[in-house]
Amino acid sequence: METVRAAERELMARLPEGALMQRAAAGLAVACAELLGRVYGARVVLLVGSGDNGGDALYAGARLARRGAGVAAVLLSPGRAHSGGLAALRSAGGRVSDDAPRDLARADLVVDGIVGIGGRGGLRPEAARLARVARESAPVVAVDLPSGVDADTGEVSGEAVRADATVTFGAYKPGLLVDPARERAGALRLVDIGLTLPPEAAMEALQHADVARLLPRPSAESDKYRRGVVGVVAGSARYPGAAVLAVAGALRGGAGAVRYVGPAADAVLARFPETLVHAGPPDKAGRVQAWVIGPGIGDESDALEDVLASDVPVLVDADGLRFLTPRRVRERAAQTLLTPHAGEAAALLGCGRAEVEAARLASVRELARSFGATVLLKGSTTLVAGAGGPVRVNPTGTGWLATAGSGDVLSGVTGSLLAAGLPALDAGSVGAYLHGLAARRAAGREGAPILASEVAAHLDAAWRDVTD
Ligand SMILES: NC(=O)C1=CN([C@@H]2O[C@H](COP(=O)(O)OP(=O)(O)OC[C@H]3O[C@@H](n4cnc5c(N)ncnc54)[C@H](O)[C@@H]3O)[C@@H](O)[C@H]2O)[C@@H](O)CC1
Ligand SMILES: Nc1ncnc2c1ncn2[C@@H]1O[C@H](COP(=O)(O)OP(=O)(O)O)[C@@H](O)[C@H]1O
Ligand SMILES: [K+]
Repeated sequence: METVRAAERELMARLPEGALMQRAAAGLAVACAELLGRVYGARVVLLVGSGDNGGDALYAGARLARRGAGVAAVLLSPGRAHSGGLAALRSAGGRVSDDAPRDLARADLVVDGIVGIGGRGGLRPEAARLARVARESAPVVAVDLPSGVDADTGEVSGEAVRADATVTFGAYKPGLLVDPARERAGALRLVDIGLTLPPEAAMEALQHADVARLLPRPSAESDKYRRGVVGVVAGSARYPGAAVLAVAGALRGGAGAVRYVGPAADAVLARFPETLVHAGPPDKAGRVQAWVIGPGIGDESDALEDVLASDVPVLVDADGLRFLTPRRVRERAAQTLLTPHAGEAAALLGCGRAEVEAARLASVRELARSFGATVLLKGSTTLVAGAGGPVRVNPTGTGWLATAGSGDVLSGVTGSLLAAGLPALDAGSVGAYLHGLAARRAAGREGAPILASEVAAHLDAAWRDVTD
């Protein structure tokens, strides 16, 4: 966020006063007009705070009023509203509301200009009350950010606006990408106001073209060993299904072969005869280029030590995470990738699950730092953090993935990418990307419940979507 603020300062210094706000307001007005369908005769209420965020709302309101909308501004701090914006609204035929509940009740659209990147903490009580009334009255468009969310972290302390759409300026802010704040933002729209941001941002999201570049492709000289062999230590007498699902993911992750090690070999082979299986400990299983360990293994901690002692990248998931210590992971020379969900991350950090969910970005960074590893934090917003540099946020997830066993598929596909030679940060973010796309494919356009095995079965379609 400091990057965005600095870029804004730099640009503002070069432009006539107010030029950036005019660009922001113009983009905002266009988005509002699209949401309204018909501007002439529509009733728009602006919730206006005391900063420039309110200024954006007022200037956009003026543009809508000029096109025939009835625009009323509810001023949260009447003496401190943006004076230029207020004058523009008035001269365009807009007015200041003297009865907010009445105007809100009749609104076709509410514009949330209470607070933007200058906000601190959740909404103050009066703003919170108005936001609740607005929510019940009409669709809400947030200016830059849903008011009350933390722009830098995606955290929400106290109340925040729940928007149907957010029009943001210059760059996506972490608060628009990371839950719990993301969930408040609705559909996102980015308005270009001419900012030039430095290449190194605090967060980044891969797109199809990035993933296509990173995906392993067989070359003329490839054979199954050169494409990478991924070893999978998963499943137990109690949870044989976890082995099947992790192998299903691994078979479609781009490695040349999958070697399964564990007590569920019969179940795995019955489903996937392509798998190489081994009944002994991992260190006797033959050469692999990466290990996946953890899904459904129960208390099998000897295998974990075997795998950690290897000199190849290791992905640790689920039960495997229970026996890890930062020190043991730091001792490794090869890369380690941890893939906890919020509950597992909380156990590793020694805090509660709710604390991780409320502060995903801080949690994933802290885990990566303390374990000296790459960490993929699963859940409503999947984040991948390395030792330093930007945190990657996965843009393809879907709530339909919240189904038993889908994490096992993710660890398989991601381990396969590690074996194919991707660095841990890329393997984690590409794995999550394909996994999310596969789930969307499986769920269909309208969305419907999916099975974890169907996510695995759609990985090839996701792969083609990305590379086509
Ligand atoms: N800086 C720039 O270059 C640009 C900024 N723009 C807009 O300006 C915004 C930032 O403006 P400001 O820096 O003036 O700050 P904001 O308008 O985001 O917020 C500051 C004001 O909100 C109040 N406030 C803070 N926390 C609050 C809370 N929890 N509840 C209620 N009120 C609270 C403060 O008292 C302060 O007056 C951006 O989000 C964007 O909308 C755009 O016009 C584009 C250009
Ligand atoms: N609300 C959600 N929105 C998007 N993805 C989710 C959500 N909840 C869970 N997921 C994803 O579903 C998968 C579940 O993995 P995990 O928690 O390990 O479950 P399991 O152990 O049953 O496989 C992860 O990829 C996670 O990111
Ligand atoms: K806002």
